[in-house]
Amino acid sequence: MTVADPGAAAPLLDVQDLRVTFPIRREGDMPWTRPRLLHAVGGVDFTLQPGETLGIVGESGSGKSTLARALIGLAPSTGRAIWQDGTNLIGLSPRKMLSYRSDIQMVFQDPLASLNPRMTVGQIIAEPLRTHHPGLSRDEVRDRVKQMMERVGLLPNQINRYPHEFSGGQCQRIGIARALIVGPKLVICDEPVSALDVSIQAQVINLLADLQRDLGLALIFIAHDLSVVKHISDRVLVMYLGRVMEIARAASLYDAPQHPYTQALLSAVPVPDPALERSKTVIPLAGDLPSPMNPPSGCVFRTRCPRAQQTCADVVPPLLGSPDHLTACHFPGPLTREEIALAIAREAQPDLMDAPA
Ligand SMILES: Nc1ncnc2c1ncn2[C@@H]1O[C@H](COP(=O)(O)OP(=O)(O)OP(=O)(O)O)[C@@H](O)[C@H]1O
Repeated sequence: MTVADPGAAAPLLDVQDLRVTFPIRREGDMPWTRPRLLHAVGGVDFTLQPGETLGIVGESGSGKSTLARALIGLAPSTGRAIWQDGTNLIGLSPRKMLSYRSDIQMVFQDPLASLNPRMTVGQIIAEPLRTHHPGLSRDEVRDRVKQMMERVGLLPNQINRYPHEFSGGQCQRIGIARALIVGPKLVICDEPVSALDVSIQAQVINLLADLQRDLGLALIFIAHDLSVVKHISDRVLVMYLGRVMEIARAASLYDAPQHPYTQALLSAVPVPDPALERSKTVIPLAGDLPSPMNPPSGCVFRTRCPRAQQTCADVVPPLLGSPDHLTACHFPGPLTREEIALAIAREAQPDLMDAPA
């Protein structure tokens, strides 16, 4: 099912049943041994409107980065990711994909590692411009690079410096300038602030929010934790083991999370008021993330869910609800006190975790 934004015009991107499976070979496997399959993304659906910000959150290993990489042709995927012009981006040849790369740009997690240390800041920011607009003169390129440096809060007179001369936050600004210089319609930010000091994170998020508003960009903003995407997102998609657990307007998701997994993630978000922080109950996620090579049957979250029942093992829950708030759970709604107590007890005593097989 397609998760559509209500009342919206044609989407910029319409993702349907996107799957990424990696063949895994073990040491000692014979050439004829069939590889095991790792289901990194197991059938994801969502839409993105022009100018919209979609936050994607989930624990490490839930498939967020792989999903992002699939959208730009860097992961072997199946399904559909229909761009505004009707083209399915999945399965495009690298040459055809290149023509969409000025519309879809990425900002990566580790700012310094994603910048070529042997190139000056000017060369780094200019590189995509030279690829996509080879006809521009040297002076035009230089002018555009300087304007973009200014726009992202860098000093244009630092154009000839090298990445190592900049702080982490400044390097991320360089990465953002490089992504924006070709005038994309969508920027996918893969954990753009998780490698930065907390004090710098808000500055980079605010910069992205300003640019998003001023340039009418759509953003996909990937993060581990719900607090990071709270203020920047119009809607938030919660992923677990390669599947969408819940997707909703940000206010609806934060005020009334329906999926037990989202409730657990939200309960771990620190509250600014120290008294409230001390008195709040964290719903633990007992046990480890199951292997994506052998995901649980039915609902993939059921092995850690305090509400799991036999149906959860038997049937994959579809995304249902109102267009503003969809949840993939057979029994959505706030966890009861007893269920939270069960989650806490299971964390203390993992043998209690005998969820339906
Ligand atoms: N190239 C690859 N080959 C094999 N497995 C991979 C590959 N890339 C990712 N995976 C696996 O796919 C699953 C999803 O990984 P992914 O990095 O997308 O998750 P994530 O939610 O982005 O995690 P993190 O927040 O740690 O980046 C993991 O089990 C990971 O080990």
